Amino acid sequence: METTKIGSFDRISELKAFDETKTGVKGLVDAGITQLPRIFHDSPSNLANPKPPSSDLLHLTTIPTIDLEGRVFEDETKRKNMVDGIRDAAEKWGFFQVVNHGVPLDLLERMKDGVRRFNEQAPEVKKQYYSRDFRREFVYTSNFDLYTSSAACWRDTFSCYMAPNPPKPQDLPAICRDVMLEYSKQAMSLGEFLFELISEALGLNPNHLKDIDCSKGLRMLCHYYPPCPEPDLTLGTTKHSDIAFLTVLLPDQIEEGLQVLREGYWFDVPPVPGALIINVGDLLQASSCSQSINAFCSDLSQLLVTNDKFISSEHRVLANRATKARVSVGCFFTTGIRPNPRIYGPIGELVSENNPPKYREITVKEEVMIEYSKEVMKVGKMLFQLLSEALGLNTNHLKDMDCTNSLLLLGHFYPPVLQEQVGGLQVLHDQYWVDVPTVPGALVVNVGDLLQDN
Ligand SMILES: O=C(O)CCC(=O)C(=O)O
Ligand SMILES: [Fe+2]
Repeated sequence: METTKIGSFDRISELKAFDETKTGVKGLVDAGITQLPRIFHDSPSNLANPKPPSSDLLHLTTIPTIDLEGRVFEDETKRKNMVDGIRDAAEKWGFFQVVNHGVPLDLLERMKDGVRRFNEQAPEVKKQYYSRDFRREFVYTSNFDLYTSSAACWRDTFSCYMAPNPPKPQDLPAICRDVMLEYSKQAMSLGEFLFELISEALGLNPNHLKDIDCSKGLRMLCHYYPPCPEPDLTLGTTKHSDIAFLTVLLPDQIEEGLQVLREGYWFDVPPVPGALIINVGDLLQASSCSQSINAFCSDLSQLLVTNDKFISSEHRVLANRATKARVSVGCFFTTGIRPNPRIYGPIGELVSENNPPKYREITVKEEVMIEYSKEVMKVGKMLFQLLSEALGLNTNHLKDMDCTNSLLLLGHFYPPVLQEQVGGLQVLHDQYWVDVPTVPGALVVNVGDLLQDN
C-alpha cells in the first residue's frame, strides 16, 4: 500500500516544504485541502484501535475521577479519600481526572481561548515564533519530531518553560501572555498539592516529593488540533509516555480524542465538565517505555522514584474528526534545565529486602539521554523500513526480525583535539581513509556487522 511505503515519494522534500510554510497544519486547513498529504499518513498498526471484549470491561472500566473538594479546607476524611483514590488510580492506570481542583473554571476557558487565539491569528504574526530551536523561550512549531517520526501528526504546538525561571512577559506573545502566566501559577499550586497527596499515597511524609524538587520545574505545551480532512489516516499525537514527574492536562471538553493504553487496549478518556486530567510521568515511575529501549538504556528509561509502584502509561490522541479545532494544555512537572543536576533514584522508604530497588539512581543529565535515545529509536525504525525496501523486502521485514528492539548508547568525549564540527571520523573505502564531512545538524548512520558481515 502506497501510504505505508516511506520510500515511495520524496518525503524529506515534502516535510521541508510543509515546515517552511511556518503555519503548521492550521495553514493546510486554511488553504482548503480536502485530502491528507502523504507525510501525515500513518501505518495501520499505529492507527489500530483495539477495544476490549465486553466481558473484560468488568475490571477495566475507565480512568477514575477524584474529587478534590476540601483542598482548601484541609478536611482530613476527604484528604484520606483523595489519597486512597490517587493510590489506586496511579497503580492501575497512571491516569486520573480531578474535579473541584481549585483552579477557577473561567481561567480554564480563558486559557483554552488563549491557545485558540494564538493559532487563529494572522499567519504573519504567528510565523515569527515558528522554530525548531528549543533553546528559545517560546517556541511555536508543528510536530517536534517532524523529521524523525515515520508519520507527521495533525497537530500544532507552542511551548515554554514557566518554572523555575518564568519567561519575561515580553518573551511571550501578547495574545496569550497574561493567561499563560496566570494559569501556570495555578497549575503549579495544584501540582504542589497533588505531590503532597502522592507522597502520602506512597506512605511518605507529605512534603517528600516536593522536598526532592519534583514540583519545581514546569514546562507548558499548548496543542491545537484543527479538524482533520481524513481522520482515519493519521493521529493527533502518537503513542508516548510523558518524560516528566507528573502532567496536569487541561482537555477540551467538547471532543474526545485522548486515549490511554491498558493491557493492550485503547481506552477513551471521557470528557468530565471542569475536570483536569492528571498522569504519572516516566520520572515518577515508568514501566512502558522500557519495552522500546533495552540494553544499557533500559535501566535508565525504567525510571525511578517510586520503584514501580506507580505507572507511567502510554497514551495518544486521535486526529480531530469534529468541525472545530480541539485544544489542550499540558503542564509537565519536570526537572527542567537545572544548573546542578540532582540525583534521582528509588525512594529509600519504598525499597526493602522484599522490594529491592529496580532502578539505579540517575541524574538529570541522564534524563536528556533518555529523551535522546527515544528519538534515536524513532529514526532507527524509519531507517530499517527504508533499508528493507532498499533490499526489495517488505517495509517491516527488518523490524519484524527485531533489528530495532534494542539500543546501546555510547557517549564518547575526545578532549581536547577534536572539537564540534571539526570532524575526525574516517571510513575505510577501497583501501583509502575517507573523511566523513561535517554536515550541520546531521546524524551519521552506518550499516553494522549484524546487518551484513563481510
Ligand atoms: O492533547 C492531549 O490531550 C494530550 C497531549 C499529550 O499527551 C502530551 O502533550 O504529552
Ligand atoms: Fe502526553
